[in-house]
Amino acid sequence: MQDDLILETISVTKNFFGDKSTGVNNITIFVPKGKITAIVGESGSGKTTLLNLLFGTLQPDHGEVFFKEERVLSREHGIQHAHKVMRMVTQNGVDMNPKSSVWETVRDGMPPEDRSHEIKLVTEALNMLNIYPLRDYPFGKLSGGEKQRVTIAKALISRPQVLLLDEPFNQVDAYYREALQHDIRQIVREWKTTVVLVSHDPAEILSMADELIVIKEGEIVEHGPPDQLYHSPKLLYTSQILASSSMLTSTQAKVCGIKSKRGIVVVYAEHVKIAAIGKKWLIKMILFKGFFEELIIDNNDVTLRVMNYNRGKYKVGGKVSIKITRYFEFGKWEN
Ligand SMILES: Nc1ncnc2c1ncn2[C@@H]1O[C@H](COP(=O)(O)OP(=O)(O)OP(=O)(O)O)[C@@H](O)[C@H]1O
Repeated sequence: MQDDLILETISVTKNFFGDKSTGVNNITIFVPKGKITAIVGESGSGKTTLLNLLFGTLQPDHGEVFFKEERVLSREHGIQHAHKVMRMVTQNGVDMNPKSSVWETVRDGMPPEDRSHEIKLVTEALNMLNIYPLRDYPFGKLSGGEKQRVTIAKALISRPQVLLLDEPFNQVDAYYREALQHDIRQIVREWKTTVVLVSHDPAEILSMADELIVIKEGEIVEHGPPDQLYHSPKLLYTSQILASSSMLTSTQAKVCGIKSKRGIVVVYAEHVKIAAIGKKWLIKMILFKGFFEELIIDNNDVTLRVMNYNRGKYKVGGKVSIKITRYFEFGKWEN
């Protein structure tokens, strides 16, 4: 394995009950050391299965998993070095004792040799995740978002070499979500931790990940840096996962002034510019998105999403004209 890689799967397959439409098939991935790799894909595409194979909670039917040079078997075959230096944070923290306090829960994540530094290390971890004031609360009494933060603190206190995160922020409210994303990035930079992240949130994936792996029906269909996949998706599937967009048939594209030979045209909301108040496009809906808004506009044949930073300028029922600055074409059957 190359020095800059830490985890690798070679042609790994894991199906459930012998059914090839479940789990993952023939997956080869390379996880770079000290970076954030995000696994993205629609629900049921095999993301969690892949994470479990990396973590050793599942044994592949075929193929191999490597941590550095070490071939890793699942945990049921015995705990290996790789298992000791990896931590996984799942969506619900089900393996926590509901009666343990937040302090005890996080402390239990510490390796025995660090126990003499308990006060310093637990305080540091609780502060990092903004949960110090909750230190005496029982885990079971916390909200979903608080539980997620405690689970992450418990995973981080051992300074793992690899942190596997399965939808780690889905219950954290917007304010803490951003703070947490920032903190995780900081930890990756300072501690050189490797993170493998599963997420449904395009904003999260694009802002956090250094590398993306796109998975569909248990297979890898595309991979690369987020900006490359976002700006030049090879597949319709990837464009739909990463961006707020409108998908048009070639007939609908023609209405927008786009001649398409391939069959399907995808227009990102950010590539539709409102040129002027006009007649053709009716504003059907305005979705508040914080510092910007998304307009849903319609001209009877086509509905488009438009990103608008001029908040408050347009009203539902008003009419505008538009300019499409960029679009992507896909063949009908490629996905
Ligand atoms: N333990 C299991 N037993 C049977 N089938 C399973 C098991 N785990 C996963 N599967 C099936 O394998 C496929 C992939 O599941 P997986 O949980 O890996 O998908 P996912 O991409 O993580 O989905 P989601 O985004 O909804 O969490 C699904 O069809 C799922 O039903």
